[in-house]
Amino acid sequence: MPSLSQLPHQNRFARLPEGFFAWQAPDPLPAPWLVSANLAAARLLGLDETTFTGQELLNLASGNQLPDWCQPLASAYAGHQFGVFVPQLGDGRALLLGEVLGPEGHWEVQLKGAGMTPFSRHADGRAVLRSSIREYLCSEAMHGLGIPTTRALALVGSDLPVYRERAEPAAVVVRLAPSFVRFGHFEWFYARQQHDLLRQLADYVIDHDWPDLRDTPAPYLALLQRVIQRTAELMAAWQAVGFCHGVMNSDNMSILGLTLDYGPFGFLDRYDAGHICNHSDHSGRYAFDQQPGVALWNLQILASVMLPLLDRDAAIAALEDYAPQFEAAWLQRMQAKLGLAGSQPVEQDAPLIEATLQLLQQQQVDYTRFWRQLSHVGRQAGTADLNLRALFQDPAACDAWLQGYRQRLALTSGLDDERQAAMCAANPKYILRNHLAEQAIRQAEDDRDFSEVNRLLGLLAKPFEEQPELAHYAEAPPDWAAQICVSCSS
Ligand SMILES: Nc1ncnc2c1ncn2[C@@H]1O[C@H](COP(=O)(O)OP(=O)(O)OP(=O)(O)O)[C@@H](O)[C@H]1O
Repeated sequence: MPSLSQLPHQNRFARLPEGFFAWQAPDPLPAPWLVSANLAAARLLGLDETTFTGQELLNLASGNQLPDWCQPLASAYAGHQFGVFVPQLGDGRALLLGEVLGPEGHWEVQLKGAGMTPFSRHADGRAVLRSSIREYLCSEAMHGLGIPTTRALALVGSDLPVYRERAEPAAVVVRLAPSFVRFGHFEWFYARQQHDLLRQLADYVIDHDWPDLRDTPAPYLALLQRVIQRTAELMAAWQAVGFCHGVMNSDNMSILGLTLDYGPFGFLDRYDAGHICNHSDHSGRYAFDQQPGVALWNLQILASVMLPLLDRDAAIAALEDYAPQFEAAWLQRMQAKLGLAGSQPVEQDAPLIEATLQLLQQQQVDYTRFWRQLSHVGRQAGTADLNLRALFQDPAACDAWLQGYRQRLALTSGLDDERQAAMCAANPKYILRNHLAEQAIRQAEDDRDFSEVNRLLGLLAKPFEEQPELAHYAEAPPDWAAQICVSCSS
Protein backbone atom coordinates (compact mmCIF):
# COMPACT_ATOMS: atom_id res chain seq x y z
CA MET A 1 0.00 0.00 0.00
CA PRO A 2 1.41 3.45 -0.87
CA SER A 3 1.42 6.17 1.76
CA LEU A 4 -0.07 9.63 1.27
CA SER A 5 3.28 10.96 0.11
CA GLN A 6 3.79 8.24 -2.50
CA LEU A 7 0.44 8.16 -4.26
CA PRO A 8 0.47 7.45 -7.98
CA HIS A 9 -0.49 10.63 -9.80
CA GLN A 10 -1.00 12.25 -13.16
CA ASN A 11 -1.58 15.98 -12.77
CA ARG A 12 -3.36 16.64 -16.04
CA PHE A 13 -4.90 20.02 -15.15
CA ALA A 14 -1.41 21.30 -14.31
CA ARG A 15 -0.33 20.46 -17.86
CA LEU A 16 -2.90 22.78 -19.42
CA PRO A 17 -1.50 25.99 -20.91
CA GLU A 18 -0.89 29.31 -19.26
CA GLY A 19 -4.21 31.07 -18.87
CA PHE A 20 -5.94 28.18 -17.13
CA PHE A 21 -4.40 28.78 -13.72
CA ALA A 22 -1.74 30.43 -11.58
CA TRP A 23 0.86 28.45 -9.64
CA GLN A 24 0.26 29.07 -5.97
CA ALA A 25 1.71 27.43 -2.86
CA PRO A 26 -0.53 27.18 0.22
CA ASP A 27 -0.04 29.60 3.08
CA PRO A 28 0.45 27.02 5.87
CA LEU A 29 -1.93 26.91 8.82
CA PRO A 30 0.09 27.45 12.00
CA ALA A 31 -0.03 24.69 14.65
CA PRO A 32 -2.83 22.76 12.95
CA TRP A 33 -5.04 20.23 14.72
CA LEU A 34 -6.83 17.36 13.08
CA VAL A 35 -10.62 17.60 13.35
CA SER A 36 -11.51 14.57 11.29
CA ALA A 37 -10.00 12.13 8.83
CA ASN A 38 -12.35 10.27 6.52
CA LEU A 39 -11.17 6.76 5.82
CA ALA A 40 -14.00 6.10 3.34
CA ALA A 41 -12.69 8.88 1.09
CA ALA A 42 -9.07 7.87 1.70
CA ARG A 43 -9.81 4.44 0.24
CA LEU A 44 -10.66 6.17 -3.04
CA LEU A 45 -7.02 7.22 -3.21
CA GLY A 46 -5.74 3.73 -2.43
CA LEU A 47 -5.03 4.40 1.25
CA ASP A 48 -6.12 2.26 4.19
CA GLU A 49 -6.16 2.50 8.00
CA THR A 50 -2.43 1.81 8.17
CA THR A 51 -1.40 4.42 5.61
CA PHE A 52 -4.00 7.13 6.22
CA THR A 53 -2.81 8.41 9.55
CA GLY A 54 -0.92 10.99 11.48
CA GLN A 55 1.57 13.61 10.61
CA GLU A 56 1.58 13.15 6.83
CA LEU A 57 -2.11 13.92 6.64
CA LEU A 58 -1.80 16.93 8.94
CA ASN A 59 1.13 18.24 6.89
CA LEU A 60 -0.77 17.95 3.63
CA ALA A 61 -4.09 19.29 4.85
CA SER A 62 -2.54 22.29 6.59
CA GLY A 63 -0.22 22.98 3.66
CA ASN A 64 2.83 22.76 5.93
CA GLN A 65 4.59 20.07 3.92
CA LEU A 66 3.22 18.81 0.63
CA PRO A 67 4.15 15.44 -0.89
CA ASP A 68 6.24 15.54 -4.06
CA TRP A 69 3.27 14.69 -6.25
CA CYS A 70 1.60 18.02 -5.43
CA GLN A 71 1.81 20.91 -7.90
CA PRO A 72 -0.46 23.45 -6.19
CA LEU A 73 -2.34 25.88 -8.38
CA ALA A 74 -5.36 28.16 -8.38
CA SER A 75 -7.62 27.84 -11.42
CA ALA A 76 -9.22 30.71 -13.30
CA TYR A 77 -12.96 30.95 -13.76
CA ALA A 78 -15.69 33.55 -14.12
CA GLY A 79 -19.39 33.21 -13.36
CA HIS A 80 -22.88 34.63 -13.06
CA GLN A 81 -23.56 35.51 -9.44
CA PHE A 82 -27.24 36.19 -8.67
CA GLY A 83 -27.74 36.69 -12.40
CA VAL A 84 -24.91 39.19 -12.86
CA PHE A 85 -21.80 38.34 -14.84
CA VAL A 86 -18.55 38.60 -12.86
CA PRO A 87 -15.65 38.29 -15.30
CA GLN A 88 -13.03 37.32 -12.73
CA LEU A 89 -13.63 34.90 -9.90
CA GLY A 90 -11.27 31.90 -9.79
CA ASP A 91 -9.98 29.87 -6.86
CA GLY A 92 -9.64 32.63 -4.30
CA ARG A 93 -9.19 30.23 -1.39
CA ALA A 94 -9.01 26.80 -3.00
CA LEU A 95 -5.86 25.15 -4.35
CA LEU A 96 -5.68 22.15 -6.62
CA LEU A 97 -2.81 20.01 -5.35
CA GLY A 98 -2.83 17.34 -8.02
CA GLU A 99 -4.60 14.33 -9.45
CA VAL A 100 -4.18 10.95 -7.79
CA LEU A 101 -4.72 7.70 -9.64
CA GLY A 102 -6.83 5.68 -7.23
CA PRO A 103 -7.64 1.99 -7.57
CA GLU A 104 -10.92 2.74 -9.37
CA GLY A 105 -10.41 6.13 -10.96
CA HIS A 106 -8.69 9.47 -10.78
CA TRP A 107 -9.29 12.01 -8.01
CA GLU A 108 -8.26 15.64 -7.97
CA VAL A 109 -7.22 16.77 -4.50
CA GLN A 110 -8.03 20.32 -3.38
CA LEU A 111 -7.45 22.34 -0.25
CA LYS A 112 -10.19 24.87 0.59
CA GLY A 113 -9.07 27.68 2.86
CA ALA A 114 -5.32 27.42 2.14
CA GLY A 115 -4.61 31.15 1.90
CA MET A 116 -4.60 33.91 -0.65
CA THR A 117 -4.21 33.38 -4.39
CA PRO A 118 -4.10 35.78 -7.34
CA PHE A 119 -7.92 35.35 -7.45
CA SER A 120 -8.60 36.31 -3.84
CA ARG A 121 -9.54 39.88 -4.75
CA HIS A 122 -10.03 41.67 -1.41
CA ALA A 123 -10.60 38.57 0.70
CA ASP A 124 -8.26 36.61 2.97
CA GLY A 125 -8.11 33.20 1.28
CA ARG A 126 -9.25 31.53 4.48
CA ALA A 127 -12.20 29.43 5.59
CA VAL A 128 -13.49 29.34 9.15
CA LEU A 129 -14.03 26.23 11.23
CA ARG A 130 -17.83 26.44 11.35
CA SER A 131 -18.40 26.65 7.58
CA SER A 132 -15.70 24.01 7.02
CA ILE A 133 -17.45 21.58 9.38
CA ARG A 134 -20.66 22.14 7.41
CA GLU A 135 -18.95 21.48 4.09
CA TYR A 136 -17.05 18.45 5.41
CA LEU A 137 -20.15 16.81 6.86
CA CYS A 138 -22.58 17.67 4.11
CA SER A 139 -20.44 16.46 1.25
CA GLU A 140 -20.17 13.08 2.95
CA ALA A 141 -23.87 13.13 3.88
CA MET A 142 -24.77 13.69 0.23
CA HIS A 143 -22.54 10.84 -0.80
CA GLY A 144 -24.27 8.62 1.76
CA LEU A 145 -27.59 9.62 0.22
CA GLY A 146 -26.33 8.53 -3.19
CA ILE A 147 -26.24 12.08 -4.56
CA PRO A 148 -23.29 13.10 -6.77
CA THR A 149 -20.97 15.39 -4.83
CA THR A 150 -17.43 16.45 -4.19
CA ARG A 151 -16.00 14.33 -1.37
CA ALA A 152 -14.23 15.30 1.82
CA LEU A 153 -10.98 13.60 2.80
CA ALA A 154 -10.02 15.48 5.94
CA LEU A 155 -10.68 18.58 8.02
CA VAL A 156 -8.01 20.43 9.97
CA GLY A 157 -8.25 23.57 12.09
CA SER A 158 -5.93 26.13 13.61
CA ASP A 159 -6.15 28.82 16.28
CA LEU A 160 -5.14 31.32 13.59
CA PRO A 161 -7.84 33.97 13.92
CA VAL A 162 -9.92 34.62 10.83
CA TYR A 163 -12.12 37.69 11.00
CA ARG A 164 -15.73 37.46 9.90
CA GLU A 165 -18.25 39.14 12.20
CA ARG A 166 -15.93 37.99 14.99
CA ALA A 167 -12.55 36.28 15.17
CA GLU A 168 -12.95 32.59 14.42
CA PRO A 169 -10.60 29.60 14.13
CA ALA A 170 -9.30 28.89 10.64
CA ALA A 171 -9.80 25.54 8.92
CA VAL A 172 -9.03 23.70 5.72
CA VAL A 173 -11.17 21.02 4.09
CA VAL A 174 -9.36 18.60 1.80
CA ARG A 175 -11.79 17.93 -1.04
CA LEU A 176 -11.78 15.27 -3.73
CA ALA A 177 -13.54 15.15 -7.09
CA PRO A 178 -12.78 13.56 -10.43
CA SER A 179 -12.75 17.15 -11.70
CA PHE A 180 -13.42 20.56 -10.21
CA VAL A 181 -14.24 22.16 -13.58
CA ARG A 182 -17.24 24.49 -13.29
CA PHE A 183 -19.53 26.16 -15.82
CA GLY A 184 -17.58 29.30 -14.90
CA HIS A 185 -14.35 27.91 -16.35
CA PHE A 186 -16.02 28.02 -19.79
CA GLU A 187 -17.34 31.52 -19.13
CA TRP A 188 -13.81 32.69 -18.35
CA PHE A 189 -12.42 31.90 -21.81
CA TYR A 190 -15.55 32.98 -23.69
CA ALA A 191 -15.49 36.39 -22.00
CA ARG A 192 -11.86 36.83 -23.10
CA GLN A 193 -12.67 35.65 -26.62
CA GLN A 194 -10.02 32.93 -26.22
CA HIS A 195 -11.84 30.41 -28.32
CA ASP A 196 -8.80 28.18 -28.79
CA LEU A 197 -8.48 27.83 -25.00
CA LEU A 198 -12.23 27.27 -24.74
CA ARG A 199 -11.80 24.36 -27.13
CA GLN A 200 -8.88 23.03 -25.08
CA LEU A 201 -11.03 23.16 -21.97
CA ALA A 202 -13.80 21.18 -23.68
CA ASP A 203 -11.20 18.69 -24.94
CA TYR A 204 -9.80 18.42 -21.44
CA VAL A 205 -13.20 17.57 -19.94
CA ILE A 206 -13.91 15.01 -22.65
CA ASP A 207 -10.51 13.31 -22.47
CA HIS A 208 -10.29 13.51 -18.70
CA ASP A 209 -13.80 12.45 -17.68
CA TRP A 210 -15.95 11.33 -20.59
CA PRO A 211 -13.69 9.80 -23.26
CA ASP A 212 -16.70 7.93 -24.69
CA LEU A 213 -17.86 11.27 -26.14
CA ARG A 214 -14.80 11.40 -28.38
CA ASP A 215 -16.31 8.77 -30.67
CA THR A 216 -19.58 10.64 -31.22
CA PRO A 217 -20.18 12.59 -34.46
CA ALA A 218 -20.18 15.97 -32.64
CA PRO A 219 -18.18 15.61 -29.37
CA TYR A 220 -18.75 19.19 -28.12
CA LEU A 221 -22.48 18.89 -28.60
CA ALA A 222 -22.34 15.51 -26.89
CA LEU A 223 -20.47 17.20 -24.04
CA LEU A 224 -23.21 19.80 -23.62
CA GLN A 225 -25.85 17.06 -23.76
CA ARG A 226 -24.01 15.08 -21.08
CA VAL A 227 -23.78 18.10 -18.79
CA ILE A 228 -27.49 18.78 -19.31
CA GLN A 229 -28.37 15.18 -18.48
CA ARG A 230 -26.18 15.08 -15.36
CA THR A 231 -27.51 18.42 -14.16
CA ALA A 232 -31.12 17.29 -14.65
CA GLU A 233 -30.40 14.15 -12.65
CA LEU A 234 -28.70 16.15 -9.90
CA MET A 235 -31.65 18.52 -9.61
CA ALA A 236 -34.06 15.57 -9.41
CA ALA A 237 -31.96 14.11 -6.59
CA TRP A 238 -31.86 17.43 -4.67
CA GLN A 239 -35.59 18.03 -5.01
CA ALA A 240 -36.51 14.49 -3.98
CA VAL A 241 -34.38 14.55 -0.83
CA GLY A 242 -35.29 18.15 0.08
CA PHE A 243 -31.83 19.69 -0.34
CA CYS A 244 -31.57 23.43 -0.85
CA HIS A 245 -28.14 24.56 -2.15
CA GLY A 246 -28.61 28.26 -1.59
CA VAL A 247 -26.03 29.74 -4.01
CA MET A 248 -26.55 28.27 -7.45
CA ASN A 249 -24.30 30.75 -9.19
CA SER A 250 -22.83 29.40 -12.42
CA ASP A 251 -19.39 29.23 -10.80
CA ASN A 252 -20.84 26.75 -8.31
CA MET A 253 -22.18 24.47 -11.03
CA SER A 254 -19.96 21.45 -11.58
CA ILE A 255 -19.47 20.34 -15.17
CA LEU A 256 -19.74 16.73 -13.95
CA GLY A 257 -23.06 17.39 -12.22
CA LEU A 258 -21.65 17.13 -8.70
CA THR A 259 -22.98 19.07 -5.75
CA LEU A 260 -20.26 21.71 -5.30
CA ASP A 261 -19.64 24.44 -2.71
CA TYR A 262 -21.50 23.86 0.53
CA GLY A 263 -22.27 27.33 1.83
CA PRO A 264 -25.67 28.34 3.21
CA PHE A 265 -27.28 25.03 2.18
CA GLY A 266 -30.09 23.47 4.17
CA PHE A 267 -32.22 20.37 4.13
CA LEU A 268 -35.93 21.03 4.47
CA ASP A 269 -37.32 20.35 7.90
CA ARG A 270 -41.05 20.97 7.46
CA TYR A 271 -41.98 20.96 3.80
CA ASP A 272 -42.00 24.44 2.32
CA ALA A 273 -41.60 24.59 -1.45
CA GLY A 274 -40.55 28.24 -1.31
CA HIS A 275 -37.94 27.77 1.43
CA ILE A 276 -34.95 30.12 1.11
CA CYS A 277 -31.89 28.89 3.00
CA ASN A 278 -29.58 31.76 2.02
CA HIS A 279 -30.18 34.88 4.10
CA SER A 280 -28.66 37.15 1.49
CA ASP A 281 -31.01 35.81 -1.19
CA HIS A 282 -33.63 38.51 -0.69
CA SER A 283 -35.57 37.81 -3.89
CA GLY A 284 -35.69 34.04 -3.42
CA ARG A 285 -33.75 33.45 -6.62
CA TYR A 286 -32.34 30.24 -5.14
CA ALA A 287 -35.42 29.13 -3.19
CA PHE A 288 -35.99 25.38 -3.02
CA ASP A 289 -38.63 25.25 -5.75
CA GLN A 290 -36.58 27.50 -8.05
CA GLN A 291 -33.59 25.15 -8.20
CA PRO A 292 -34.51 23.11 -11.29
CA GLY A 293 -35.28 26.31 -13.22
CA VAL A 294 -32.09 28.04 -12.09
CA ALA A 295 -30.10 25.02 -13.20
CA LEU A 296 -31.61 25.45 -16.66
CA TRP A 297 -30.75 29.15 -16.58
CA ASN A 298 -27.13 28.21 -15.81
CA LEU A 299 -27.15 25.58 -18.55
CA GLN A 300 -28.32 28.26 -20.99
CA ILE A 301 -25.32 30.36 -19.97
CA LEU A 302 -23.05 27.36 -20.47
CA ALA A 303 -24.52 26.62 -23.90
CA SER A 304 -24.15 30.25 -24.93
CA VAL A 305 -20.47 30.39 -23.99
CA MET A 306 -19.88 27.08 -25.78
CA LEU A 307 -21.41 28.44 -29.01
CA PRO A 308 -18.02 28.94 -30.69
CA LEU A 309 -17.79 25.13 -30.56
CA LEU A 310 -21.40 24.29 -31.36
CA ASP A 311 -24.15 24.47 -33.93
CA ARG A 312 -26.66 26.96 -32.51
CA ASP A 313 -29.82 25.04 -33.39
CA ALA A 314 -28.39 21.82 -32.01
CA ALA A 315 -27.50 23.60 -28.75
CA ILE A 316 -31.05 24.95 -28.44
CA ALA A 317 -32.48 21.49 -29.08
CA ALA A 318 -30.18 20.05 -26.40
CA LEU A 319 -31.45 22.62 -23.88
CA GLU A 320 -35.04 21.68 -24.72
CA ASP A 321 -34.29 18.18 -23.48
CA TYR A 322 -33.54 19.43 -19.96
CA ALA A 323 -37.13 19.86 -18.71
CA PRO A 324 -38.36 16.39 -19.76
CA GLN A 325 -35.16 14.81 -18.43
CA PHE A 326 -35.56 16.53 -15.07
CA GLU A 327 -39.28 15.70 -14.89
CA ALA A 328 -38.75 12.02 -15.69
CA ALA A 329 -35.89 11.66 -13.19
CA TRP A 330 -37.80 13.49 -10.45
CA LEU A 331 -41.04 11.55 -10.96
CA GLN A 332 -39.10 8.32 -10.85
CA ARG A 333 -37.52 9.25 -7.53
CA MET A 334 -40.84 10.39 -6.08
CA GLN A 335 -42.58 7.23 -7.25
CA ALA A 336 -39.89 5.22 -5.46
CA LYS A 337 -40.41 7.30 -2.30
CA LEU A 338 -44.08 6.32 -2.43
CA GLY A 339 -43.18 2.64 -2.76
CA LEU A 340 -44.66 2.51 -6.23
CA ALA A 341 -41.50 2.16 -8.31
CA GLY A 342 -42.15 0.58 -11.68
CA SER A 343 -45.73 -0.36 -10.85
CA GLN A 344 -47.31 1.81 -13.54
CA PRO A 345 -46.01 4.46 -15.98
CA VAL A 346 -44.55 7.17 -13.81
CA GLU A 347 -46.65 9.97 -15.34
CA GLN A 348 -49.79 8.33 -13.98
CA ASP A 349 -48.55 8.90 -10.44
CA ALA A 350 -47.81 12.59 -11.04
CA PRO A 351 -51.20 13.75 -9.63
CA LEU A 352 -50.69 11.71 -6.44
CA ILE A 353 -47.17 13.11 -6.03
CA GLU A 354 -48.40 16.69 -6.49
CA ALA A 355 -51.30 16.16 -4.07
CA THR A 356 -48.93 14.69 -1.49
CA LEU A 357 -46.58 17.68 -1.63
CA GLN A 358 -49.48 20.10 -1.40
CA LEU A 359 -50.73 18.32 1.68
CA LEU A 360 -47.27 18.36 3.31
CA GLN A 361 -47.02 22.08 2.64
CA GLN A 362 -50.47 22.83 3.98
CA GLN A 363 -49.98 20.68 7.08
CA GLN A 364 -46.39 21.83 7.65
CA VAL A 365 -45.20 18.25 7.91
CA ASP A 366 -41.54 17.37 8.42
CA TYR A 367 -40.44 16.23 4.97
CA THR A 368 -37.89 13.55 5.87
CA ARG A 369 -39.87 12.09 8.74
CA PHE A 370 -43.02 11.85 6.62
CA TRP A 371 -41.37 9.70 3.99
CA ARG A 372 -39.58 7.52 6.51
CA GLN A 373 -42.76 6.93 8.51
CA LEU A 374 -44.69 6.20 5.36
CA SER A 375 -42.12 3.50 4.61
CA HIS A 376 -43.46 1.54 7.61
CA VAL A 377 -47.15 1.81 6.74
CA GLY A 378 -48.87 -1.40 5.58
CA ARG A 379 -51.65 -2.09 3.10
CA GLN A 380 -53.97 -2.40 6.09
CA ALA A 381 -54.27 0.22 8.80
CA GLY A 382 -51.92 -0.49 11.70
CA THR A 383 -49.81 1.05 14.44
CA ALA A 384 -47.48 2.70 11.89
CA ASP A 385 -50.42 4.92 10.91
CA LEU A 386 -50.33 6.51 14.36
CA ASN A 387 -46.74 7.69 13.93
CA LEU A 388 -47.57 9.15 10.55
CA ARG A 389 -50.68 10.92 11.85
CA ALA A 390 -48.62 12.44 14.66
CA LEU A 391 -46.66 14.47 12.08
CA PHE A 392 -49.77 16.28 10.87
CA GLN A 393 -51.43 19.34 12.38
CA ASP A 394 -54.77 17.81 11.47
CA PRO A 395 -54.59 13.98 11.72
CA ALA A 396 -57.86 13.71 9.78
CA ALA A 397 -56.05 15.16 6.74
CA CYS A 398 -53.54 12.33 7.09
CA ASP A 399 -56.32 9.74 7.29
CA ALA A 400 -57.97 11.04 4.11
CA TRP A 401 -54.66 10.99 2.27
CA LEU A 402 -53.84 7.48 3.53
CA GLN A 403 -57.14 6.21 2.22
CA GLY A 404 -56.28 7.39 -1.30
CA TYR A 405 -52.75 6.07 -0.98
CA ARG A 406 -53.97 2.64 0.02
CA GLN A 407 -56.31 2.57 -2.97
CA ARG A 408 -53.25 3.18 -5.14
CA LEU A 409 -51.26 0.52 -3.27
CA ALA A 410 -54.08 -1.95 -3.93
CA LEU A 411 -53.24 -1.73 -7.62
CA THR A 412 -49.74 -3.06 -6.96
CA SER A 413 -48.63 -6.61 -6.32
CA GLY A 414 -45.89 -7.72 -3.93
CA LEU A 415 -45.50 -8.14 -0.23
CA ASP A 416 -45.63 -5.31 2.30
CA ASP A 417 -42.20 -6.32 3.62
CA GLU A 418 -40.55 -5.98 0.24
CA ARG A 419 -42.17 -2.65 -0.52
CA GLN A 420 -41.30 -1.31 2.93
CA ALA A 421 -37.66 -2.36 2.54
CA ALA A 422 -37.50 -0.67 -0.88
CA MET A 423 -39.04 2.48 0.60
CA CYS A 424 -36.54 2.52 3.47
CA ALA A 425 -33.81 2.41 0.82
CA ALA A 426 -35.39 5.42 -0.94
CA ASN A 427 -36.35 7.48 2.11
CA PRO A 428 -33.44 8.35 4.42
CA LYS A 429 -33.86 8.35 8.15
CA TYR A 430 -30.95 10.74 8.75
CA ILE A 431 -30.09 14.03 7.06
CA LEU A 432 -27.73 16.80 8.14
CA ARG A 433 -30.26 19.10 9.75
CA ASN A 434 -28.95 22.52 10.65
CA HIS A 435 -29.38 21.98 14.37
CA LEU A 436 -27.22 18.84 14.22
CA ALA A 437 -24.44 20.70 12.44
CA GLU A 438 -24.80 23.54 14.96
CA GLN A 439 -24.27 21.18 17.86
CA ALA A 440 -21.08 19.76 16.32
CA ILE A 441 -19.82 23.27 15.53
CA ARG A 442 -20.46 24.50 19.06
CA GLN A 443 -18.52 21.63 20.65
CA ALA A 444 -15.66 22.05 18.19
CA GLU A 445 -15.43 25.82 18.66
CA ASP A 446 -15.98 25.97 22.42
CA ASP A 447 -14.18 22.85 23.63
CA ARG A 448 -12.04 21.68 20.71
CA ASP A 449 -14.09 18.53 21.04
CA PHE A 450 -14.57 16.92 17.64
CA SER A 451 -16.42 13.82 18.76
CA GLU A 452 -19.73 15.14 17.47
CA VAL A 453 -18.26 15.88 14.03
CA ASN A 454 -17.01 12.34 13.85
CA ARG A 455 -20.23 10.85 15.20
CA LEU A 456 -22.23 12.68 12.53
CA LEU A 457 -19.75 11.60 9.86
CA GLY A 458 -20.38 7.95 10.78
CA LEU A 459 -24.15 8.39 11.11
CA LEU A 460 -24.61 10.19 7.81
CA ALA A 461 -22.52 7.67 5.89
CA LYS A 462 -25.47 5.27 6.33
CA PRO A 463 -28.55 7.48 6.28
CA PHE A 464 -30.92 4.71 5.22
CA GLU A 465 -29.99 2.36 8.08
CA GLU A 466 -31.98 2.38 11.33
CA GLN A 467 -29.00 2.85 13.74
CA PRO A 468 -31.37 2.62 16.76
CA GLU A 469 -28.82 3.86 19.29
CA LEU A 470 -28.72 7.19 17.40
CA ALA A 471 -32.44 7.39 16.62
CA HIS A 472 -32.76 10.79 18.32
CA TYR A 473 -30.71 12.27 15.46
CA ALA A 474 -33.72 11.64 13.21
CA GLU A 475 -35.95 13.93 15.23
CA ALA A 476 -37.14 17.25 13.89
CA PRO A 477 -35.45 20.33 15.39
CA PRO A 478 -36.70 21.36 18.83
CA ASP A 479 -38.53 24.29 17.27
CA TRP A 480 -38.99 25.43 13.72
CA ALA A 481 -36.61 28.32 14.24
CA ALA A 482 -33.83 25.75 13.84
CA GLN A 483 -34.47 26.02 10.11
CA ILE A 484 -32.63 29.29 10.31
CA CYS A 485 -28.94 28.57 10.01
CA VAL A 486 -26.72 30.70 12.18
CA SER A 487 -23.47 29.21 10.84
CA CYS A 488 -23.90 29.30 7.12
CA SER A 489 -21.98 32.38 5.99
CA SER A 490 -18.46 31.64 4.76
N1 LIG B 1 -12.30 34.11 2.11
C1 LIG B 1 -12.10 34.19 0.80
N2 LIG B 1 -10.89 34.54 0.31
C2 LIG B 1 -10.64 34.63 -0.99
N3 LIG B 1 -11.56 34.37 -1.94
C3 LIG B 1 -12.78 34.01 -1.53
C4 LIG B 1 -13.11 33.90 -0.15
N4 LIG B 1 -14.41 33.52 -0.06
C5 LIG B 1 -14.86 33.40 -1.31
N5 LIG B 1 -13.89 33.69 -2.21
C6 LIG B 1 -13.99 33.69 -3.66
O1 LIG B 1 -15.19 34.32 -4.04
C7 LIG B 1 -15.78 33.63 -5.12
C8 LIG B 1 -17.16 33.13 -4.79
O2 LIG B 1 -17.10 32.41 -3.59
P1 LIG B 1 -17.99 31.16 -3.23
O3 LIG B 1 -18.43 31.38 -1.83
O4 LIG B 1 -18.97 30.85 -4.29
O5 LIG B 1 -16.91 29.99 -3.29
P2 LIG B 1 -16.10 29.32 -2.13
O6 LIG B 1 -17.00 28.88 -1.04
O7 LIG B 1 -14.97 30.17 -1.74
O8 LIG B 1 -15.44 28.09 -2.85
P3 LIG B 1 -15.91 26.86 -3.74
O9 LIG B 1 -16.87 27.34 -4.77
O10 LIG B 1 -14.60 26.44 -4.29
O11 LIG B 1 -16.48 25.85 -2.80
C9 LIG B 1 -14.80 32.53 -5.51
O12 LIG B 1 -13.94 33.05 -6.49
C10 LIG B 1 -14.08 32.29 -4.23
O13 LIG B 1 -12.79 31.74 -4.42
